[in-house]
Amino acid sequence: MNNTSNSCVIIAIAGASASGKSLLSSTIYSELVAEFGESQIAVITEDCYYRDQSHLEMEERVKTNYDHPQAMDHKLLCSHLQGLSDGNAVEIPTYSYTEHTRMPETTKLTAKKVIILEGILLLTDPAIRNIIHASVFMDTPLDICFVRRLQRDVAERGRTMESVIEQYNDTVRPMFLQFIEPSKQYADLIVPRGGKNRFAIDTLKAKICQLLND
Ligand SMILES: Nc1ncnc2c1ncn2[C@@H]1O[C@H](COP(=O)(O)OP(=O)(O)O)[C@@H](O)[C@H]1O
Ligand SMILES: Nc1ccn([C@@H]2O[C@H](COP(=O)(O)O)[C@@H](O)[C@H]2O)c(=O)n1
Repeated sequence: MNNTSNSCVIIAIAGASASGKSLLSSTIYSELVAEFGESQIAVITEDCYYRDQSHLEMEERVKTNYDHPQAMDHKLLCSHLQGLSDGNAVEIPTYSYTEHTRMPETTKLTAKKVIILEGILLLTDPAIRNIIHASVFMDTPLDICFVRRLQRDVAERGRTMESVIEQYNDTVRPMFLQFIEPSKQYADLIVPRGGKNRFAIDTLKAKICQLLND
């Protein structure tokens, strides 16, 4: 973990799909934004860094294993994190879960004091582990994650119940066991009971403030 410069503090929140990463990230963001101001804190989602597949037919895109580390463009993510740490603005890609690829538009993000990074595969990558200042693993039971994912993907990501179950059995669960769960060993904090865990929220807020003052 990087302990040399804390002009920009990066916290990574990893864990299974639908384990509560987004909820924890947005809660910390909304509770700290009053203190730091909107210009100094942001959430970055690893999902924005799924590889561009616009050159592939839809038939091919749906076959991609989206839970394997190779599905992610971590090289671009690391270069953006480095750019932000150096005080530069970056263009965050826009990802579509229905098109299974990047969209043409990007979102400009200026340098921040605090970046909350959230995503399933963050802690599997030594390059990311080297850039971040603290890491969290959401230790939510897989059956709870599955039920939440099923509800969310049907309601928000344009999926059928059958497709969610098939993808879960084919790739989501096996890749969790092969890559994501083993990356828990790299977490500084393991969070039970999901994104509403008040002790974890308060601990992370305090840690962010401490790292900024180091
Ligand atoms: N503690 C919780 N209680 C009830 N629902 C939750 C809880 N945490 C998350 N959810 C719901 O579960 C779904 C997945 O949560 P989310 O934070 O988006 O997970 P992730 O970012 O890890 O994929 C969302 O619809 C969210 O509202
Ligand atoms: N085209 C895609 C891209 C990703 N996924 C799934 O998203 C999950 C990660 O996002 P969370 O918000 O749930 O952490 C991951 O498990 C992929 O399977 C997808 O279904 N389609």
